[in-house]
Amino acid sequence: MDNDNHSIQLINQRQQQQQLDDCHQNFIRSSPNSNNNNNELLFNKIFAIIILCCCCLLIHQHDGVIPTVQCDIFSSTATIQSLMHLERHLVTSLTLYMENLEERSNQIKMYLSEFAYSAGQKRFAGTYADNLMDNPLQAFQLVKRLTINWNKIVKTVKKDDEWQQVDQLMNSYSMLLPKQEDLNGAALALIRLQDTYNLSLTDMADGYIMGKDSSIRLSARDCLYLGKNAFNNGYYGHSLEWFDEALVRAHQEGNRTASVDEIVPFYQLAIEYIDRLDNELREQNFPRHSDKLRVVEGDNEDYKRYQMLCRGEEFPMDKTELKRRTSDQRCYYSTNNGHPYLILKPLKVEQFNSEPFIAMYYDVISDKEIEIIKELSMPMLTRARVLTDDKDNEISTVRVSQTAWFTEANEPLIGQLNRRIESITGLSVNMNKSDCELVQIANYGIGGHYVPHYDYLIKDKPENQRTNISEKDQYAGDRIATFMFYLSDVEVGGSTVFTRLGIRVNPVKGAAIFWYNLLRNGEGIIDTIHGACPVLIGEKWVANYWIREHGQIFHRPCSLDPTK
Ligand SMILES: O=C(O)CCC(=O)C(=O)O
Ligand SMILES: [Fe+2]
Repeated sequence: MDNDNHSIQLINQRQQQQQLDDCHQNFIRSSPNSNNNNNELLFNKIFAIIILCCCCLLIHQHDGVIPTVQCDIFSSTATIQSLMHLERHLVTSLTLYMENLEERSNQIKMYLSEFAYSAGQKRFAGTYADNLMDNPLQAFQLVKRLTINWNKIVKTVKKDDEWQQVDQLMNSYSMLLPKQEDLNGAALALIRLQDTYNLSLTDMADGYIMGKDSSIRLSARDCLYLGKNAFNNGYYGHSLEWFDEALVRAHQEGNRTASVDEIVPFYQLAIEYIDRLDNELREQNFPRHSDKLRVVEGDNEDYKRYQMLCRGEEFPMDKTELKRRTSDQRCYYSTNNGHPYLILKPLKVEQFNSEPFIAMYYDVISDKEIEIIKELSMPMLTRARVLTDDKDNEISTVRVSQTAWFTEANEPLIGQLNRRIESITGLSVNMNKSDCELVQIANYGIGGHYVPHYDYLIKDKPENQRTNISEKDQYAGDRIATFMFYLSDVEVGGSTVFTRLGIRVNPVKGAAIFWYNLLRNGEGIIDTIHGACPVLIGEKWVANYWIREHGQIFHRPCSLDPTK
């Protein structure tokens, strides 16, 4: 069942990703009067489903995450920051270029007006002008225009240093420049945030996020774009809301950024499309036809609980479960049975759950160490991908963040952290012996998130598919435990949530969360299903250690007891 759930989540993500790739071209580029628009959308959907079916075969197998070389923008606050700096430079360069353009046009204007003042006058036109050829004043003016004035024009028009500067600047940042899919991703992130945190669209467009005024306002044209984008991604309900907001703003702005006339046809088209879809679904007796008007990121129980927990809502739990959970929660100091590293500075532990053991350790990485790690990672961040069975890796909306990978060979600090983790967990994180994967540094950007998933890889597969395991995984074993440093606080959002256990952990800079993914008999613990809530305000940095099974044989001995 959990494997099924997991696949459904991934299938939904792929469906959305595919629609994103196929559909977003249509609505944004085409005019609302285009006859082919609806046909194209339907065609794209059918195409998306075919591709989706192929993807599903691959996805079912494996959900590890591996590093890549492709980069996109909206998934990392670090890149957004660089782009902000770039734009400042661009504005300065463009201002200089514009001044230069003005100078050019002034020189040309001067030439034309001097000509108009003297030789260009009506009364000098035609044969009469020929009679003036021997006029010394006329000759002087003519020669002056074609020497001084013309030379000035040549000098200013040829002098194009300012444009070269703009060109050079943009070329040097070409790797970082956002693409259409980045814009699409950033727009989808707004929808994700709106949905997960129940945000009012008008508040959001006015720059109010969870009651905080960010003093950023969306224009009518921004809202129009968001409406089109929502429509193309199957968020039909959202598209209507955005068009509505665009209309209100167009009125308020006096049609400055987008006119009412421009917006209305899109609005009408969306209403017609939704009505038709609604009727079709009603005829086919879909019990909850209105739900089908929208593509949701995952419509299973875990995703619903994930959203509730992200919003800070409690979900119903039976009394015994609630009692067990409450008695499990405690805070204490630990030296981990007198470990020499911890005797002088015992660990501050907040336990959330005893079985499976899930706990937070406070003050386990310093601000200085965090800065070093961030600085190292910044140039290496690339968009996180999901690994499929044929080792093909894909970008997916399941996981929106950017990652970089390190070993202690890259940086001595990683070695120090490894020793620290060993003293805290009692497990080996020797990367040379594959007791642990490389450290993964992750930076979540606008709406960055990770939907509910298990960290274990092999035990996620049905029994009959567990024979098809890579040599590396056979040697190292599955991910027995996860140790994750929080390298930042997050202003709003970004919690780590355990959807079956009802646990929400807010990131605390300098702390780390630890849990076991496997029982001592080696089976995966389904209660460890967890996700990262979308970042609403601020940024989120984490460092993930996925500790492998086989190297722990003497540190966490096996047991046949199925409850341990
Ligand atoms: O960032 C988080 O809170 C969780 C990340 C996570 O679960 C993962 O990377 O596997
Ligand atoms: Fe995880």
